[in-house]
Amino acid sequence: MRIAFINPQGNFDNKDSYWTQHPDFGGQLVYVKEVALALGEMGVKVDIITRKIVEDEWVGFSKDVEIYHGNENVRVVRIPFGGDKFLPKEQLWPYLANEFINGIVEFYKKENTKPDAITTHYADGGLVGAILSNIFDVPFTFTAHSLGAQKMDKLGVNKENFDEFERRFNFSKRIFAERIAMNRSYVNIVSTAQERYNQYGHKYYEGAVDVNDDKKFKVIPPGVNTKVFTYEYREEDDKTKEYIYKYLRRDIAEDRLNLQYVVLSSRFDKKKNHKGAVLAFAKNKKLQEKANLVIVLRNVENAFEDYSNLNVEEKEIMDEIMSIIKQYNLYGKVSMFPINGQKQLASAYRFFSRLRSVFCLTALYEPFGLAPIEAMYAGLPAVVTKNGGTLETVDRGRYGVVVDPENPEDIAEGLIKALDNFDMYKRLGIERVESKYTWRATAVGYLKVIEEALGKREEIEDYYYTGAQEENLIRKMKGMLGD
Ligand SMILES: O=c1ccn([C@@H]2O[C@H](COP(=O)(O)OP(=O)(O)O[C@H]3O[C@H](CO)[C@@H](O)[C@H](O)[C@H]3O)[C@@H](O)[C@H]2O)c(=O)[nH]1
Ligand SMILES: O=P(O)(O)OC[C@H]1O[C@](O)(CO)[C@@H](O)[C@@H]1O
Repeated sequence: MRIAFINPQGNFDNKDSYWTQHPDFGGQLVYVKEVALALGEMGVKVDIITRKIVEDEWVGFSKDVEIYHGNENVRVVRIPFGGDKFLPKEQLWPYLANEFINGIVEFYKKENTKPDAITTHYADGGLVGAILSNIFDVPFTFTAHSLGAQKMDKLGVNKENFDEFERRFNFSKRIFAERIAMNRSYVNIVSTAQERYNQYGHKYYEGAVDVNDDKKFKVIPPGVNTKVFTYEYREEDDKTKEYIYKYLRRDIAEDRLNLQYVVLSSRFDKKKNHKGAVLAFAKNKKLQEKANLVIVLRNVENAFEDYSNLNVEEKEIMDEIMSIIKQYNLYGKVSMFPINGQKQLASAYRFFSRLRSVFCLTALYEPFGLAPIEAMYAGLPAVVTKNGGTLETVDRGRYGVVVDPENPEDIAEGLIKALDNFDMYKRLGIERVESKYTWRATAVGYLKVIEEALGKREEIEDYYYTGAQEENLIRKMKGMLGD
């Protein structure tokens, strides 16, 4: 069997290049990679179909076809569209329904084959899959990773500022694509039941999907690469220890060096709400007596001196963090430094675990959150947002601490609880991941759904991507927005 994974944001290569540095790096890439490789190991042929990028700044994404990570069953297939240069995901829309799809069809025509089934990723992949599924007459599944509606809500999109957000994020195209994808898919693959009912249940998706329809949803939890994110000692740990101490000695007051730590390591994205965690730390003296704060960054050597190489959004986040540090005089209690790749990240988690530290994610909304389960398995108790799939990953507080990301006092209390009960939460976190989150189980879940779909292929109507539908949607969305 051959399965195509449609992932238009192109940043797959054999060396996991630019992980954490690439602007569109994130959990989706990790997810697609791990599921594809696990399926490959099970003997399934997988084509990860993505964008070809030919640019000096991002070398490694320009070969047409590449065997992926030595797994002969898994190929990365790169289709050129939208020019040569890297484009952020928000700007891919004009090229999907034509250049990208035509390129995919041509690719398979040349090979005189076609995939037996398609899995699609994110709104852009979902839209492409809906059309391709008609062309190839094969079923497709949709995995949203993150839906636009919750991002719009948390960024505070309203009637007044809609156009401004639209220019930057193209939200109407994203919601439109999501509606098409969730409606036409054989099944929508969600990471938690919370995602099904709360995230797909948003008013922007009304009429596109019925969250009570069991046939349309399958909960398949993602996993943790336990070889990388293990709590057990790895040979790179000694080097990491030296590496981290270099920064801690630079930033943390000497008499505080061996305190516990609160570790933030999410992408620098506003919705991850680093600010909430920093403010909680700043306002709570008891917390400051117990622990220091560590913020993992991408590409910034010493943020206290210079962070001019961050992009505009990241700079805004850092400006806010710096102003809190200044206002509450947190110097000597906060350290910020770069981590390169998952191996070093995992090793850093183990380092902080030895200092009885905790991981903290106060995202305003987290669709699922791979980072907390990875940190849990590497030995850090997790303090996570109550908004989103994280509530389910820690089973409402049984395997980690749940906090309200918009309430600094609640965050601080949650952190203190986790720091004070380090041994218990560490043990429970590891147990939880071992019993529930492995990529092999995720891949088995995908295969089961796909085999079932192949047995029940039904005709779906033709679908035409028209400007008129889109204008209609914008009108409808504006009607639903608050003031
Ligand atoms: O220095 C770093 C920092 C992070 N990561 C990795 O980056 C990923 C981050 O993933 P996640 O925590 O899931 O967040 P997002 O990047 O926002 O991913 C999106 O897609 C994921 C997969 O569906 C969902 O879990 C998220 O909720 C969704 O927002 C993790 O695997 C981390 O290991 C690194 O490799 N190195
Ligand atoms: O913040 P958004 O737009 O919901 O997007 C989340 C997505 O962003 C990425 O992190 C990178 O673009 C993806 O991995 C992930 O699915």
